[in-house]
Amino acid sequence: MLVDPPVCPEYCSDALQVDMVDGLVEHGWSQQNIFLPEQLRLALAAECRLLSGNGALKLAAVGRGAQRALQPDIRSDRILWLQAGQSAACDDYLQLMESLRVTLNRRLYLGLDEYESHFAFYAPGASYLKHLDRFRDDGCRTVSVVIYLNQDWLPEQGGALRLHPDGECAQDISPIGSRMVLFLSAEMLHEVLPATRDRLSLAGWFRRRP
Ligand SMILES: O=C(O)CCC(=O)C(=O)O
Ligand SMILES: [Fe+2]
Repeated sequence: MLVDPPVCPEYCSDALQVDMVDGLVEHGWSQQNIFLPEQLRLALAAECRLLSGNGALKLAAVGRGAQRALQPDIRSDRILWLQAGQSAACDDYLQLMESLRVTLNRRLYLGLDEYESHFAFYAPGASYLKHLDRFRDDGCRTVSVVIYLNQDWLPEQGGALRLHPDGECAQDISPIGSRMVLFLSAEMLHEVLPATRDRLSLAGWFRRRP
């Protein structure tokens, strides 16, 4: 028996889906401002803060394999990888991402097989210098997703995600709560600028199997 995809959330309206995939195809990125339901944003933000307070978030490393290292001058966020079943909120979020995976495959034939994601907490002043998300020795990461959990973010508080689309002007995207940004992991150079307050998010990657 075929299992139905999870209940379609608001973003699944046809017009929004077309907008999302058009942006990804034409510019290598797209954003949706009201992606997470507010209740879910609040629950995930509370969980991220609790994990941060408990010391469960760890300084993120850069690179892979033998090159993997802590380099806070390059990247200074603290993260925790999500596990299915860790909380009801995380499971709801993972279900939402599963329906997004199905949508992207249906519309773009991307062959995305799986999703990995972590909470990220950038303390004031923390940043992540310009990088690509796809590792040189691992072509599996295909579409990057960032969802912001912040309450009442103001542009003057900094913390923008700065995208560098090839041949186009850089784009600064404020980490406003509920906003989702998608971009192509292998192509889109991007960076996280420092903020004057805590910056909470969920970062994730749709992957193809090797
Ligand atoms: O938080 C963001 O806006 C982007 C994070 C990022 O680039 C990453 O975790 O690889
Ligand atoms: Fe990144």
